[in-house]
Amino acid sequence: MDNVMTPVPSSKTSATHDLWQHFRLLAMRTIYFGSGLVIAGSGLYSLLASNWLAGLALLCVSSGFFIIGFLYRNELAPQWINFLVICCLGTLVSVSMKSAGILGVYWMYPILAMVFFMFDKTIFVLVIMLIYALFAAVIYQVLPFDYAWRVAVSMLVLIGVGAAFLVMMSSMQKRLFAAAATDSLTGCYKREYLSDFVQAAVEKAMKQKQPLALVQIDMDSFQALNDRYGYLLGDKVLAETARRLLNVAREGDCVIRSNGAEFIAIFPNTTFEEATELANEMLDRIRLEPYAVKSLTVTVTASGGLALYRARQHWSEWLEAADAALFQAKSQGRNRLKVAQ
Ligand SMILES: Nc1nc2c(ncn2[C@@H]2O[C@H](COP(=O)(O)OP(=O)(O)OP(=O)(O)O)[C@@H](O)[C@H]2O)c(=O)[nH]1
Repeated sequence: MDNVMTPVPSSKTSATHDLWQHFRLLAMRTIYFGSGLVIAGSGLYSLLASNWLAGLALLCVSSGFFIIGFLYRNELAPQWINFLVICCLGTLVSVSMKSAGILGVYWMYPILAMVFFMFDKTIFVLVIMLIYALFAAVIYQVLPFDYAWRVAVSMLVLIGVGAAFLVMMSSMQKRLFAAAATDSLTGCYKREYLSDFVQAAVEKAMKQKQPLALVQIDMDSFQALNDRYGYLLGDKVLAETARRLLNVAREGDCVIRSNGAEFIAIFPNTTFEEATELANEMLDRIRLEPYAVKSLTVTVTASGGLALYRARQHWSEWLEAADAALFQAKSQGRNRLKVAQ
């Protein structure tokens, strides 16, 4: 056991695990600069055709796109800015359809595709419906009915394919994160995510004014078990221990393998009494049920350090408090739960 656990504050937040958000940022940069270039090109074309007013207006709009692209090159722009961008693009395409008819229609498809990257799930459906309604209204005005309904249906197909793509991306991202974040032996979260989970739990508890607790559990004399029965048996015991801990953990609790033979369970929205009960239950599951590995049956014990989160405490101090309590449990003879003072 480490005497004092000092987790390195991680610069990673949950958001950076979010591959989709990262992908969106890249896509948005391409959209702002790409649209800016296309609009600038149309502006120059209008100027060459001596259409001064349209040319200057398009050049102004394209500069706006470049400025937004530059300002939000490292973070996602607020939703209202993207709403302005999409309204602007929607208007340009509608005007283009009015003047060029069917030739303007081709621009609708990339604009619809852009909406998938521009908005959060919450308002995405609303925006895509608005843009679809706008385009449908314009195509019914500028195209013969026979063309118009076909274009309207093809837009719906594009929206359906895009929505299926979004759902698949989201489920793939969840699976990838689970595979990358969990330890292959135990199925618990890896230590490198400890600070992320602890910080997220603290932030949530402070925001919702809920009690929060964690227990640090370390197998007793695990070195001796490895020496006596071999590392492979030790592995099986660790895997079975994790299974037992996860069985006690409730929905919303988080179990992390924080070191070789050490686990941390975070209990959100849990009072001191409830956390003590859960921690004791975890230790009981380890000590009371012998481990059957092949033809062997071994009995193991574990020690635990329980700490309730105290208001304004830094998350690393909270972890240190649990570690100090665990150290006390070990010093006092192991196989017991101690509570941080
Ligand atoms: N089988 C197995 N053993 C591991 C693994 N990771 C770490 N260990 C062993 O776990 C043991 C942890 O030992 P410590 O926690 O330092 O000490 P201990 O022997 O458990 O004694 P106390 O913690 O003081 O009760 C070490 O012998 C490590 O080699 C693993 O993945 N598999």
